[in-house]
Amino acid sequence: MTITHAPAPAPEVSAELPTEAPEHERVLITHGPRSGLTIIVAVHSTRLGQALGGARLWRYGHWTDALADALRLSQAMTLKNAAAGLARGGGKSVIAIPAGVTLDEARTRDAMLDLGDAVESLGGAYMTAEDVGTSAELMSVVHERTEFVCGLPPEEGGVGEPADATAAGVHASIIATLDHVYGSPEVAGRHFVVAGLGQVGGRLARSLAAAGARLTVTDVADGKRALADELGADWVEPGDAHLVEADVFVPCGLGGVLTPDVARGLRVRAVVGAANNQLASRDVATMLQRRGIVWAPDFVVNAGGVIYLDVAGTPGADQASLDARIAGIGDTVAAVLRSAGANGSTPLEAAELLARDRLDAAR
Ligand SMILES: NC(=O)c1ccc[n+]([C@@H]2O[C@H](COP(=O)([O-])OP(=O)(O)OC[C@H]3O[C@@H](n4cnc5c(N)ncnc54)[C@H](O)[C@@H]3O)[C@@H](O)[C@H]2O)c1
Repeated sequence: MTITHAPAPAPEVSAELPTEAPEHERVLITHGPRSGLTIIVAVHSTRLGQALGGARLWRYGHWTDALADALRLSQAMTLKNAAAGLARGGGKSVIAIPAGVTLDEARTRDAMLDLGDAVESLGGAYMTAEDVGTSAELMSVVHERTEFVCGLPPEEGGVGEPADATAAGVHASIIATLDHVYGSPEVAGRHFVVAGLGQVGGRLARSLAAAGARLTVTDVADGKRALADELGADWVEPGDAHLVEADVFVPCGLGGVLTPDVARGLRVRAVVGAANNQLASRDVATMLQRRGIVWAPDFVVNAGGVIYLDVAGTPGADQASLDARIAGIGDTVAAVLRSAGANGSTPLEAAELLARDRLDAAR
């Protein structure tokens, strides 16, 4: 499809938008009638099945930043769902909170109703769920307007939030990466820098600490120092986290964290984290490889959440098969790193190849 957007004076547009999005099947940009907020639903691919991806409620300088985010994130969901072996396509929705606006409860609810209408208008091409800025409770508001939503609260018959599964998948990926790098999967005694102690990062910091890891942690929210104290972890300021000498850097905040500067400054053997779209640009994957730093591709590592939403929502699903699927993320990471090593490619290229093979097989 082609996105047509009028040229605007440069200072007003801060995101680099493609003039065409030929790979996206559908992109809906709408002005929520109740909330007055810009809502974008990007369906990248339904080749493997209904597109599945969360709804992000986030602050953007300009609505085109939100559009660029939705285009990138939905594309990554296609790769993530394919690499995870799900019969799901890739999509994402983004609700843009303009600079200087704070949403109260009523307007947040309106935004979710608007999102529900937008999702419903796509007739089932896309299923939404919680993501950064949204929650199981907010998904139950979306559910007032559409059936195409998952991750509803358990008391409403839903499967709840997927952060436990995501954190478990990242933990499995860390073990696989340690084995690849050091020839031993042992977490105990290894030093991890966890950047971002939210839903996933907080759980992961706990599971790593329980496994005997040494932790240095950070968050832009100072209140997270309490968790650092509880776990006996060292605290570092967010801007210095990548400079800590350690075994593994674990980005669990927002995307774009691996800039060329960060890649040059890292003093670890591996990067394995939950954050989506960690690479600020593709060439960072090559920079990391040249520095001998193993990057486990984010869209493989953090697939626990979608696997959970897909598998737990299927009638008859049991915990054992779900656990096996989550643990399988570690096997996929190991296979991707092996294949990258054997072919001299970056782990990014190896993971994309795995996903593309599955997409091609579905043609
Ligand atoms: N929740 C899931 O199941 C899930 C699934 C797949 C991917 N992810 C991705 O993992 C990341 C974390 O998700 P979450 O659900 O834990 O989100 P969250 O909002 O609960 O937590 C993010 C945390 O990171 C902190 N943070 C933001 N920028 C930071 C920075 N520059 N340095 C340090 N800390 C920073 C925030 O203050 C917050 O505490 C996101 O990129 C998300 O898209 C989450």
